[in-house]
Amino acid sequence: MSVVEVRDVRRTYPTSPPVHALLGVDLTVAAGERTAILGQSGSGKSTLLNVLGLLDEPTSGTYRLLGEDTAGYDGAARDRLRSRALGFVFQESHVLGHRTVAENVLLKLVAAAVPRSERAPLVADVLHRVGLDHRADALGRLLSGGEKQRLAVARAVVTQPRLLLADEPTGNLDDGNAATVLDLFDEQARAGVAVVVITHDPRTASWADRTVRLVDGRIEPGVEA
Ligand SMILES: Nc1ncnc2c1ncn2[C@@H]1O[C@H](COP(=O)(O)OP(=O)(O)OP(=O)(O)O)[C@@H](O)[C@H]1O
Repeated sequence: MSVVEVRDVRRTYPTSPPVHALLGVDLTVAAGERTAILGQSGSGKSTLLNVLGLLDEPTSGTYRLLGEDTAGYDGAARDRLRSRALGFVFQESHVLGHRTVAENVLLKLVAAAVPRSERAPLVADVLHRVGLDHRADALGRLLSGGEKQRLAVARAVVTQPRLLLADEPTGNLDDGNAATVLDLFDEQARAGVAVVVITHDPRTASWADRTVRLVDGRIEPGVEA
């Protein structure tokens, strides 16, 4: 079973005039696959990522996540599936500056309704994996840019998602920190997580198993590797 199965997905924003941001996208992503989505500004990348992340609904077409057809899911059902199956990493890490590193991760587990007794070991394990165990008690705002992004990855993966979605996760990072973030994504992919990354960053595009290019709301034929 594929993690992601998108069939003929269209998304029109009902503005005046309407904007046809996605014009019939097909995309399948398997467990453990690393996919980079490329495309010029305005080509529909964020719109597609929002659909994949259950943050937005297609105007038409189908989106199956882990075999579940998400059409007709109400907000609560989408929230549950998102919390159970998805992890997000953005260019801006959205770290809570006034909370400690450990609290930043812990709050994700609380939001995902992970039982209290399981939380501390999960926090310790993920902070170790991203190399932030020694910073567990530091306030988020005191972290460097690279540390913040590693914390963002920790928060995204601590709930053990099946699909990891990232929007320009390495755009602001130097080579060393970009490589560290991509190594963490590799670890996820080896564990069977499907990783989908929007990027303009050649380092990240060449890291992926395949690249998909959006042009004016459509996947450009023939460039999938
Ligand atoms: N909420 C919205 N309402 C109306 N139009 C929107 C909305 N969000 C995006 N659009 C339009 O939809 C099209 C696709 O936008 P989208 O943000 O998906 O592109 P993108 O490839 O992610 O661009 P960028 O690389 O600049 O982030 C653009 O024409 C954009 O202006």
